[in-house]
Amino acid sequence: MSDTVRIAEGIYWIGVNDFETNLFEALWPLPRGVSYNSYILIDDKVVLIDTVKGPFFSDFLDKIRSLLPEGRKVDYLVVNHMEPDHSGSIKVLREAFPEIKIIGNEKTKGMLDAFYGVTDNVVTVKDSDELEIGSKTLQFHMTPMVHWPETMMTFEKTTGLLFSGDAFGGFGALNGGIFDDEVDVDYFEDEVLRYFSNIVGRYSSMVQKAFEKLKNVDIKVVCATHGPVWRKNPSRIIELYDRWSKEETEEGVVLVYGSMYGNTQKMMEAVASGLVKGGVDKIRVHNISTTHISFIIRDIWRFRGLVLGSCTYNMELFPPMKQLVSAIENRMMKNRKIGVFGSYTWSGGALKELQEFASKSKCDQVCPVIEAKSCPTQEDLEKCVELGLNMASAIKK
Ligand SMILES: Cc1cc2nc3c(=O)[nH]c(=O)nc-3n(C[C@H](O)[C@H](O)[C@H](O)COP(=O)(O)O)c2cc1C
Repeated sequence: MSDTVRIAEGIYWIGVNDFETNLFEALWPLPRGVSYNSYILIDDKVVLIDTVKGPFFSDFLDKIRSLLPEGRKVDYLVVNHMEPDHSGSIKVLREAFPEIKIIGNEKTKGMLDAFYGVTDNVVTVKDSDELEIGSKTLQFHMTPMVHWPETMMTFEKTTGLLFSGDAFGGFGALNGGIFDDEVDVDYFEDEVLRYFSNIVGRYSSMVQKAFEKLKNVDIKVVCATHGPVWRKNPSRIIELYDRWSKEETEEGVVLVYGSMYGNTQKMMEAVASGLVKGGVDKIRVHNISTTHISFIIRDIWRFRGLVLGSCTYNMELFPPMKQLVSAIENRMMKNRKIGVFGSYTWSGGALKELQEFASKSKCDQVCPVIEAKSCPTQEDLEKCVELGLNMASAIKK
């Protein structure tokens, strides 16, 4: 979107859409693109909230200039988050507005120096500090590790706008509209969960601490650095974030399998039929070789049941399954029901690793554990159905 969008009197969205980057953080696919949201407040002082990724600076600067009368400068830049998709324009922004003061916290200050060699005109703020900019007042809330150590949020008191940084944000470029009442929120919600589960989820306890801190803040609009601006129903995204960060899961099962020649796949299909017999209709099946793990992690975060099945590869777990297991461990997921099965032809290895993972995890294991030698026998498949049935009753509350 090339336009600026008015959010409230004197407050505008001046973000940009990125349809060019294939992998966010060089890891996460962006089939629907992504937006980098920045905001400008024009009052007695002119304040920017976060910037955009470096390559989009020219468009960003045009937007700022289109809103400011000739000769009017930008007084402040508030840096809620230093990740370069938001801070990448700081150096060039200072060239365009040499007197600009940068507002951040002590940790931001260190990162401004480390990333960009910026040490002058930096103003540090602490929890609950306020800055009057005319008719409006900004209040700063430190929310460390949501999702970096320096992350903070900025609240504008007269309008109730919360500039929340990456929190409540998600993948997906903004296609024509920026507000939750203008876009299909279901379309964006999936991508907010994919963003949350892969990028922020590991820091769920810090998200909960941030909620505790913000509990008396009267949030009327949520303005995140990615995805829609939630003005009609901010509580929808706030409640989802609250649930996700408490790891409250829905009734459903994710089945992930790694199979080179179809034998392990047959076992997965038998587990799925057991689930259906047990009354589960929310089943998400993923072939680990063809689905990017970010989509799998998203579904695992959402649903209560997880079944992993893998063939053995060079004495070990099938390599992409190893990657998934390590990603789950890294996110310290808990409160789920886990089932495992595996296959091998001579030494075995895959199932052993899956069992180790399941017993180390803070999740309840569902039986039976099944290991097939090459092609699963009828007995193996019956046990797989049994696993599906047991999982179906385990996930019911
Ligand atoms: C490249 C390759 C490496 C394998 N390495 C092992 C191994 O180290 N130990 C073992 O018991 N089976 C090994 N297998 C056999 C498979 O794990 C076994 O046949 C399994 O049932 C295949 O399941 P799938 O049909 O789902 O791919 C290997 C198979 C292949 C193709």
